[in-house]
Amino acid sequence: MTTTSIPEHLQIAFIGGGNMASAILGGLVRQGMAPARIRVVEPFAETRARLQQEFGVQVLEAADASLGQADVVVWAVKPQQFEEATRPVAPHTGKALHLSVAAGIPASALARWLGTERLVRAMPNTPALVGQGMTGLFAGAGASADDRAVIDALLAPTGQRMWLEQEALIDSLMAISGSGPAYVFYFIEALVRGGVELGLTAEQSKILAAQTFAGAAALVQGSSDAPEVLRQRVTSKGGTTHEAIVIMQQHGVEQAIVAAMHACAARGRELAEQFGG
Ligand SMILES: NC(=O)C1=CN([C@@H]2O[C@H](COP(=O)(O)OP(=O)(O)OC[C@H]3O[C@@H](n4cnc5c(N)ncnc54)[C@H](O)[C@@H]3O)[C@@H](O)[C@H]2O)C=CC1
Ligand SMILES: O=C(O)[C@@H]1CCC=N1
Repeated sequence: MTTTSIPEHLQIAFIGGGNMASAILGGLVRQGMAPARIRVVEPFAETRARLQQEFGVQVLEAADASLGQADVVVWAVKPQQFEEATRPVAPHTGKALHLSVAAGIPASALARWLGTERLVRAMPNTPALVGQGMTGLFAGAGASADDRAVIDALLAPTGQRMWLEQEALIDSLMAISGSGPAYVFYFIEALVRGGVELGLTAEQSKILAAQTFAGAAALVQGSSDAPEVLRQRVTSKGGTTHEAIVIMQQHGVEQAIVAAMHACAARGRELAEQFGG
């Protein structure tokens, strides 16, 4: 889908002002959206003060009738807080388009709590904080093509988007890109530990590891060759990389990653069942 611009007078309300909300609204403000068009409901005074200071958005301690002015409501609370958070908000936002970033809350539960099917489920990731995010999206039955275009435009400053036509695939996507940054950080932590054991400083190791991830990812994105081919190109016959890969294979690293992804997606399905999906 092509990215259209955000309608000029669009008003947005965020429910929850934590990491994900900051990533999305920070991108919008940096892109030039007037902060006065953004309201954030956030119960923690410290977080409200930070949002106001950093982005100049309007902050509310609790939902009130002013939320009725919002064309789009972005739900960025924890899954366990979600249903309770909808109670004071839903009476004001019947006409709005809703965007939920909560993991494991199915569209059916959102529709039940919000009283509308005009909604989109998103699965973002934390690199959205630096405009390098990857967000999966699934549109509810009441969301129009225009609604999808608005959501696409709102999320464009956070990075790339991928629309899925089957809701179940949101859990599969989460197992790669939603939770994936944690796998990458885990890998980097291990590289830093190994670097220190080999005599580098932790700082040197971190720089080397992060740039290696960024460079290798850029090669995958910029090349028509499969990752396997790119790997073979690094792995000289009788050379050093071969020794490293053999140890990873002996330790079942690939199997462990795939098993971890299955556990991640299964937890998403478990949460969905808990919320009546
Ligand atoms: N952190 C991540 O990597 C990802 C998170 N998500 C989803 O994003 C959602 C938010 O996650 P984070 O931003 O990381 O959490 P967070 O804890 O940073 O932010 C949640 C915010 O909601 C506020 N809050 C709590 N109860 C509220 C209520 N009744 N009304 C309004 N605000 C309320 C909290 O004070 C907090 O500031 C979660 O549902 C999570 O599943 C999705 C993809 C990736
Ligand atoms: O761990 C979680 O539940 C959330 C969803 C994807 C990333 N973080």
